[in-house]
Amino acid sequence: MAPAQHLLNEAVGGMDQQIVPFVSATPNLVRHNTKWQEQLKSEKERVRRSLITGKYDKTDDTLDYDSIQDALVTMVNSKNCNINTLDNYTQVLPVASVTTTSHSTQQSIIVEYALNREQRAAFLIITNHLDGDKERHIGEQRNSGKLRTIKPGDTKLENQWRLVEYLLIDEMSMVGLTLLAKLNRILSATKHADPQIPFGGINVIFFGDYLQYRPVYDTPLYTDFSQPTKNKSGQSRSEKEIQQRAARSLILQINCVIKLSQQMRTEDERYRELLERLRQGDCNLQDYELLLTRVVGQPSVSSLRESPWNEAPILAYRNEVRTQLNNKAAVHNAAQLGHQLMVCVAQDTCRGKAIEDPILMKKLLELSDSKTEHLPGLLPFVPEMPVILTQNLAIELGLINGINGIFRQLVYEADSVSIDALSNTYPNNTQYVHRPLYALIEIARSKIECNLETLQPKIVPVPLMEQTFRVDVTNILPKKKKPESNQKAMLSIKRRALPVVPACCIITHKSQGQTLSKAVIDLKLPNETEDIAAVYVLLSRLKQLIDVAILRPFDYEVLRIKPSKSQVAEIERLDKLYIDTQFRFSEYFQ
Ligand SMILES: Nc1ncnc2c1ncn2[C@@H]1O[C@H](COP(=O)(O)OP(=O)(O)OP(=O)(O)O)[C@@H](O)[C@H]1O
Repeated sequence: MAPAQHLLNEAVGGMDQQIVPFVSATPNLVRHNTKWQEQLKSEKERVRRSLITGKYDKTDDTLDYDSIQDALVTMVNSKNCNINTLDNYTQVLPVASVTTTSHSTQQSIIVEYALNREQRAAFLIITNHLDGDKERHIGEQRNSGKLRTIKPGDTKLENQWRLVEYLLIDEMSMVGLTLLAKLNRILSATKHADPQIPFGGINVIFFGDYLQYRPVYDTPLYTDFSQPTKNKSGQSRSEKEIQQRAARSLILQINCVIKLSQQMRTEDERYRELLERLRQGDCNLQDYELLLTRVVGQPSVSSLRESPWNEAPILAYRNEVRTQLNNKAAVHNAAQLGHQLMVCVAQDTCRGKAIEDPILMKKLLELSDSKTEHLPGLLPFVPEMPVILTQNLAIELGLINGINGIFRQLVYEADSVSIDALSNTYPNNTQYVHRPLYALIEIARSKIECNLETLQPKIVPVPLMEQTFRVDVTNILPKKKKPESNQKAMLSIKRRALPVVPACCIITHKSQGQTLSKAVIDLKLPNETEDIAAVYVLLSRLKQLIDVAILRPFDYEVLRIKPSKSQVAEIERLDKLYIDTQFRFSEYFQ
């Protein structure tokens, strides 16, 4: 056996054995890479086929797989998506098209997932709509119309949406009106629909909680334009506001609402009551005292150095803090294990040329990954480090942006390592890997069923990815090259890097939607934070009080932050629609 091959086998041979953390690339490994890609491709096909054939049970009208494999749903997940990235469509699951869901299938799903009364009603409304019970959904305000048939030779985008009839949008609190308006315009155009038909005729199902995080750089869907604005009268509306109002009018057309009022995550009753009061900004002093028992240093959470807290993620409000804490954890853990720290360096180019200017190179590498389309400039690796994927690799296989994993190995070109310090953050003996090839990450929730060649189950090779971002370089230009007045000098940078970031510490926004088994949180809010989400999202990620450690003492006032007037007004409006919905679909609520 070739030495490097031997090393690989030994390294990934058993998770309990001591893992050799880093392997250099050899022709053998490159060959595996090609093999892995083929295997991953066939796994994707397997999942796609199972989605289609497994659910479509109308024998007389069976869909031809090949004719629909081009059909793709574009998921709008507010966490992955900002206004710019909506342009980069992420192709995901093929649409299984409308299936005939028999009564017994519905019932077995209800039982299997132990759906509560409201979940059950929502499930029945949606699945019966899939089966053709559409009349009750078409309210008076809703336009219905026949869509124009899409002819062969249509653009790629039109093909992608051709068979899409339903679009699920999760975390709607983070979706903004500008984004929704843009989505509406795109769907309307790709479906060649009458512009009056919302979303080009696609049925859109929103999920979310308006008391959770609001959109970043956009306006929440609950914004009420009927209130007088601060704009001076007579001032014409901006194009942006016109678009936002149009999107708001789409939201006002929603006429089927289910309120999932039962807290299913929290198992601890006392804690659940606390969270319910927190939603109103109405926690009492007993709630405050209860939470203070979870502050680090109290008998119940004596130290973060000890288990389980030394493995629990820390939730930070700011990206800079998150990155610093992750770097500190990597340096500390490498020292504990007696390893030299390894740091992957992103490959940045500008107009096809590598960046040679050392000042610019340093600036780019130090940019927060929140500004570089989530590809980190410097990525420290320590064996067994928790990580998060920051791009969608293969949605079918569950290899999606935000999924957690454990770093197992780095495969890189042996001659690409230097010890020239690129950052003061890391120790002097740090090895910088300039040409990583892929990281082997263990992803427990991956849907890959086969073992990839030579790899243990659930080990996924994560390759480099490419993204382009813009950066303001005004303040590093020599004086005579600086633009005049307030102009900015922007550069467009293409980056190739591993789409992975350490997850010892994650940003609070990233925790929305997750259930965490343990977490360390900070309730000392950044200045001027008056958003109830900053407290509610964090505390509601855990199943019980004893799963949370609070970094330091905090003010009682943070538990008294009230929902904003517009949040309350929208929730009340939805409550009324929920009453109508219960009336209209009364049989599903029994
Ligand atoms: N009917 C149910 N029976 C048992 N557990 C459930 C049920 N419904 C949800 N759960 C559990 O509750 C937790 C939260 O579920 P889920 O993530 O779907 O909620 P969510 O409404 O999206 O929450 P959030 O918006 O706060 O993130 C999960 O651990 C899930 O398994």
